[in-house]
Amino acid sequence: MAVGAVIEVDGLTKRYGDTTAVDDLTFTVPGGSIVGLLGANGSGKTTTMRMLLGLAAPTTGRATIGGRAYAAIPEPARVVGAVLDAAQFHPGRTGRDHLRAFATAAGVATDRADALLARVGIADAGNRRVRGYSLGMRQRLALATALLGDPRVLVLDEPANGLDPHGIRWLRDFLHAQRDEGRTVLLSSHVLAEVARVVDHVVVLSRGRLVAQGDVASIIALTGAGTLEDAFLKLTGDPS
Ligand SMILES: Nc1ncnc2c1ncn2[C@@H]1O[C@H](COP(=O)(O)OP(=O)(O)OP(=O)(O)O)[C@@H](O)[C@H]1O
Repeated sequence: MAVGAVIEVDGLTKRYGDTTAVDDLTFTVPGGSIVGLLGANGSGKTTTMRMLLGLAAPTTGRATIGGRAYAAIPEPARVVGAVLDAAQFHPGRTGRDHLRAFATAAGVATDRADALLARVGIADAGNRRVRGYSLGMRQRLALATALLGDPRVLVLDEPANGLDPHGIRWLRDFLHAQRDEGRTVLLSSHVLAEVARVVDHVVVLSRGRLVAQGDVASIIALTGAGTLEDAFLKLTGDPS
């Protein structure tokens, strides 16, 4: 295991028939950092996260958290929390009942539901059914779900999706607080101006392949661009 690395992706490849979704991808996420996984639609971000979380099997290569493949982690909810699809809630359940049900399923304490609802800023909505939640509230509930086992690692696919400007700022402060508490975060996002304010490092994918990695300033310098967005467009071959 690389020194200080909490997440390690090593030669990771995933093929679906003729499609190579992830192509010989190697990167690490240092402990206590926030790393942004960036790429255009279909570049392999979600597939990479799914392999990291044991939801898809690599064709070749390895993805580990704390040196272990997800399936080999004894109590995974206590090690890693994930948000992959914030739309996946039972619509008839209240937010509080959702958290209790997931805590039971994950084998972790159910008594943190109210504290977690407060932590993500939706304490007042705990008794309301999820069908009445906005997309932004669902994102927050998904983040609370990810925190149920008090994990040291968070894997978040598009956590800013559906958040309004207040929500985006809240998410930035939330993520920095998670890092300050020592957690390690891997997130994907298309909101590049926001990514530049949140992350310590970025990993840029194009058609499943790594095209650049490093801190935001070095990625911008590498491309001679003025912003992370310009650098991203250059690196991923935007035709405009
Ligand atoms: N289960 C699957 N079966 C077949 N092809 C798949 C499957 N999952 C992903 N793919 C393909 O793999 C490629 C990468 O998809 P992936 O969802 O990982 O990209 P992404 O970077 O997360 O995209 P987006 O930003 O749109 O969410 C795409 O071409 C996609 O169509």
